[in-house]
Amino acid sequence: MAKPLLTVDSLVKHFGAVTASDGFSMEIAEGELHALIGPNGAGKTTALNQLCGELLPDGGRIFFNGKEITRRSIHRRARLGLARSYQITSIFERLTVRENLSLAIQAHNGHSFRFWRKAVDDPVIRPAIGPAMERVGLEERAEIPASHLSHGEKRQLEVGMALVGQPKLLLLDEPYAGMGPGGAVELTKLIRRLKTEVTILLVEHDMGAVFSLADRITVLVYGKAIASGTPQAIRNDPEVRQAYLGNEGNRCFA
Ligand SMILES: Nc1ncnc2c1ncn2[C@@H]1O[C@H](COP(=O)(O)OP(=O)(O)OP(=O)(O)O)[C@@H](O)[C@H]1O
Repeated sequence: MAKPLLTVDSLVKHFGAVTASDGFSMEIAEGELHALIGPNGAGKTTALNQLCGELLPDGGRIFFNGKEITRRSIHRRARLGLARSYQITSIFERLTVRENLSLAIQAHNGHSFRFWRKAVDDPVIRPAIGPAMERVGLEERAEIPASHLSHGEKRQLEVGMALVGQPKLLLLDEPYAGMGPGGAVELTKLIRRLKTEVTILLVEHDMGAVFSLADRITVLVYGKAIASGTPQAIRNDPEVRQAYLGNEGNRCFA
């Protein structure tokens, strides 16, 4: 395996009597698209929240690009190159695609002190907006308010906003949720293109997307990683089929 960009070592997280992370460990290699899958309630979101710093673990450690980040703030993790695209929308509905991306660039650059100048007109920010729109295929939608975008285009915009800081690792939290077939095809094309540029951790229930995109997959069950490997290895792992989905596994992994 290439050098690990992210190492998760025995994370533990309790919510009262519930143990949502129960010694969860995984490694993400630089350059790969790594999918994290598991049944409802397995602890995927809890794991993701600990990786990006929204939740602090009760035990265990996280290393990113050679540094321990277990207790670092969200902001400091972002500065180190860890970006998350949210399942819950983080965009401003009334602002255009251009304006949303310009604000994301402004926030990333720490230029919020220029509040008297519109971000889109800022000479430092303006040159970065075009490439940011192109990166996620929204250049023809530049002047459209976000509220008029399709569900899929909103996802593209969210990903575009997460990418403005040129992250080393992009965390994608269920990007296919609520997506129609047309949008899903476009999103797959976008993620396939992005995976050549940035390491990605994809948390996703859509097994078609996971198995077509992932270089490696980790399977989480009851807060523990029960398997980690190539899609082929995961598909053929009897423990995964049994523990992850029971009989349903045969259908999902067919
Ligand atoms: N803030 C919280 N307070 C109490 N319990 C929580 C909290 N967050 C998660 N849990 C519990 O922790 C367990 C893991 O939840 P989590 O949302 O991480 O799973 P998940 O794999 O992301 O599920 P899904 O696929 O349904 O989104 C569940 O039993 C859940 O009810």
